[in-house]
Amino acid sequence: QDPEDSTTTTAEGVEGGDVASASSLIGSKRTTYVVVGGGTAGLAVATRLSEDPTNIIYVLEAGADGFNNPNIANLSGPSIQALPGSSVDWNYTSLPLQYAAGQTIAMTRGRVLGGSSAVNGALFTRPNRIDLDLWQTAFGAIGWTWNTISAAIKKAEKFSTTPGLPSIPSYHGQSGPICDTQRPLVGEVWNKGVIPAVVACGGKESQDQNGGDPSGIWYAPKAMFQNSTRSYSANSYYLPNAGRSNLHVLTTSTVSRILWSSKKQGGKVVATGVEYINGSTGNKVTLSADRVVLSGGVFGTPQVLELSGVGNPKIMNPLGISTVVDLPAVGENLMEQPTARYIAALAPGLTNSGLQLTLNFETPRTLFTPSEWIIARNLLNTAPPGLSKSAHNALKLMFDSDAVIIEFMGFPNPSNLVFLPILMHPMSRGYSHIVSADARVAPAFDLALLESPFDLYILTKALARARRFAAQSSLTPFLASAPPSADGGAVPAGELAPGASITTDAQLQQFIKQNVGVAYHPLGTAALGSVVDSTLKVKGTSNVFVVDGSIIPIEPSAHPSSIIYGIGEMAATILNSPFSLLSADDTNDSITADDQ
Ligand SMILES: Cc1cc2nc3c(=O)[nH]c(=O)nc-3n(C[C@H](O)[C@H](O)[C@H](O)COP(=O)(O)OP(=O)(O)OC[C@H]3O[C@@H](n4cnc5c(N)ncnc54)[C@H](O)[C@@H]3O)c2cc1C
Repeated sequence: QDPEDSTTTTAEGVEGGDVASASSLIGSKRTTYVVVGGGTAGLAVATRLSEDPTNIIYVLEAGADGFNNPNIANLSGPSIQALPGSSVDWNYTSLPLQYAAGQTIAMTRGRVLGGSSAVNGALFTRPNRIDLDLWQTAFGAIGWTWNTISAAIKKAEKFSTTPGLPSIPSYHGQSGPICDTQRPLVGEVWNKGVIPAVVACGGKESQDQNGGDPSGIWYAPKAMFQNSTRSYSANSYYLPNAGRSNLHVLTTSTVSRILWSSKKQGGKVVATGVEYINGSTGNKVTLSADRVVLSGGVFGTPQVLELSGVGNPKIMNPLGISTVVDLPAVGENLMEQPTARYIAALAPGLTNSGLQLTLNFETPRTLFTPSEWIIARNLLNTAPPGLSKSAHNALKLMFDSDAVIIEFMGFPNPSNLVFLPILMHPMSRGYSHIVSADARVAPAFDLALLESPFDLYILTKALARARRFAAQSSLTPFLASAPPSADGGAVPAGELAPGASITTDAQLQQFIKQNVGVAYHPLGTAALGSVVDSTLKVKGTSNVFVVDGSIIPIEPSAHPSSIIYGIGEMAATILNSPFSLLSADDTNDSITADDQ
């Protein structure tokens, strides 16, 4: 399906009759879209747009289709672990972490049809209600609220209940493309060991975490079919609709820049299409379009913007890229949820299925003692560099409303029990920027993990709490050797990490800095309010949009793929709406100092 290799050929005329007619229809009722990146949101928005036969959609994906890769379909632990570092991973590496012992992080991102939804852990969760309401109230994203985004997630979701496990079906979508379900209970470590331990420590059981309050412990669903294979954007949005004559997906096609008209429209630059590199030949090909939709993900989207002259002149100009739109917020506001790790050996003979796990979300009031709460709240007052005033205010509002702040992911690996504390709303902010005008050179990114003392403090308290879970008597029969006491003070004997020698807060902090991990949830580099307006249009442009996780202005208390599918769904509605809606935000198209 690849267009011809030629530096001058446009896609019109290279794929047969229907495509040949596309150019002649531009300017009439038809709208031609180029979607840059066939990932999680990219295939969702492309497929939805293709429901309207007057739309013609091209998806350009840098990776291959991946449909023959058994490790993508299979969600067992060994298959998931085989994906990072393989040919379907961009194999990004972070800059050294200045506040975490100088280590670097291998940041897996899917380079394959389906993007990161093809390589992720497939958890399908929703955040606090306030997390999404703040998109509108704190970041000015008109129309982006819990109500609208969760309705869009429902449109993406087809949830199946699992006998014997609690769930509230009305919280879920029943007829969307992405199938999700809870894994049937295997063994007794969760219901007789982990859940009672969490409850004994003051936690609670949840009936379903998807109604706007995720607090409590529950068996979270995964995006998978009933046979436990992965349901993701490539096989659930795109494949069933691959036969549509107006939907064209080109793989191994890496977009190198947006092409611009020499004339502006209403003072804004106008994209005429994109240039991409054909992976088989290395040739550059141009493709014209009425609208360009960037869905390259948190690193790919700011990269394409900067390669196209949209971003900070100080970053682009030294690389020989002229400024098209001066928009320094591009690539800033990079957020990632840092993790610590608690590991205890399971009793001999016990193993766990890699598919099942529990998520326990806790709020400041359950995580902290009253005096710890005050310390944490005070630490929240000092903003690290890169944190906008809007984001700072949003973080305080989340904390003060006692919205969940930490997730303990309980999972097997397979002879140990792991509690992974994940900090939901980090204060620290990094960046991702190009270092070359060549699209094949990876951007450089700083995750800035633990730059904020607030982030480190919460993780430290969470790691201590994970240790208390393991010390509870309900877990005694399941762990390698009995903990010495259940009073929360002692180190359980089966503990492998952090280990018996690490007991004080200072030691725990040091351990976290040296062993910090990530949730693989980087977001925010083309955020709503600062890079895109409420219609997802890039500021200063008239027809370039961003539809992926980079628009998310603040880390949600969730695994973000469900929200990103929701963004794809909402984007299709916005893009298909009358022009008046798309121009509604233009009056807010200013770039404020706080946004930068
Ligand atoms: C290891 C791992 C585990 C995770 N676990 C979970 C989980 O359990 N639950 C959950 O909800 N989330 C999880 N996530 C996060 C979630 O998968 C991502 O946040 C989400 O899929 C990102 O969607 P996106 O549309 O923003 O980007 P992506 O899905 O990454 O899509 C971007 C696409 O653009 C393509 N692209 C980039 N640049 C170009 C270019 N120049 N030209 C052409 N194509 C380009 C990429 O190849 C990719 O296909 C995990 C992520 C990882 C990596």
